Amino acid sequence: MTMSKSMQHIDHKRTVIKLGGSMLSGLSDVFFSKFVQLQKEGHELVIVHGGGPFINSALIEKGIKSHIDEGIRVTCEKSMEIVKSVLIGKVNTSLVHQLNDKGIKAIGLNGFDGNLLPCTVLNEERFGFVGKITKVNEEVLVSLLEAGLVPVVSCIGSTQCGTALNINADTVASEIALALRANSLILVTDTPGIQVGNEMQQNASPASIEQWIVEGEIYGGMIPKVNAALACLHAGIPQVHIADQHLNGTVIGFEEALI
Ligand SMILES: Nc1ncnc2c1ncn2[C@@H]1O[C@H](COP(=O)(O)OP(=O)(O)O)[C@@H](O)[C@H]1O
Ligand SMILES: CC(=O)N[C@@H](CCC(=O)OP(=O)(O)O)C(=O)O
Repeated sequence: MTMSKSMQHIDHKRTVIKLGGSMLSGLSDVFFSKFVQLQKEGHELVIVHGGGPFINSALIEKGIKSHIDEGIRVTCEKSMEIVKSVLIGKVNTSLVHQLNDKGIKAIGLNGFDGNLLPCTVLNEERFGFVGKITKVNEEVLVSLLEAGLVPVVSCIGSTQCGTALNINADTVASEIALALRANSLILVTDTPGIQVGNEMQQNASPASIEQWIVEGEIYGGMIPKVNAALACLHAGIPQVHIADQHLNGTVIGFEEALI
């Protein structure tokens, strides 16, 4: 991964990897070996995970209806309990186990741990129990990285009085990448990047992404990803990758960072 001139003063190689629920049930050895390769190249890695499809199944099983509004799940109080137990109790523990099993020293966290993700309510009327991150308290992640551990973060935030809130995992990943001044963000999903017409795109600029959204080429779950990517790029992270678990995909950046 190349580093843009504006980031060359940063003396660490930090990468945030977001694993989407769409690919989590099929994590393969290829992913773990790519992960270890990045560690050997000196990258400090933080994982953020989603779990949308697992939440969908658990809600259906309990007979609770839910819907997604512009990539954000409208989350009632009952759904929030399920989101919390699925993400923290099932997806996070399973992922941490799989990483540890491959010899990668992983530790599970959510937004309550070390007050990592303090939140306010995004828009109660429209989205219910959905959080807007007020600040990432990244010191807890830095301490774990310095101890040689891989933090694995569930996308659950906490209000000041301790109410759990649901947050889109792409948003959490971009906020953490920004707080850690990461060199790159990799959003791993079930498709090798952004497809436009019949073609997968190797590179994309912010302007082309905005155009593809308007044209309807980018829709649904890809919207929070490209929004997360644009927020990172505009705040100085040189490149964001949207990739499959082989880490093949689209590199999004301003043109000078892609050269
Ligand atoms: N232009 C696009 N290129 C590729 N995938 C797209 C595009 N627009 C929308 N998508 C959809 O976005 C999905 C990935 O988002 P999502 O299912 O939310 O994944 P995750 O659970 O990994 O966050 C793809 O499987 C695809 O259906
Ligand atoms: C508020 C909100 O939308 N939260 C998401 C959190 C999980 C997630 O983002 O999972 P993926 O990465 O698999 O999409 C949800 O409830 O589905």
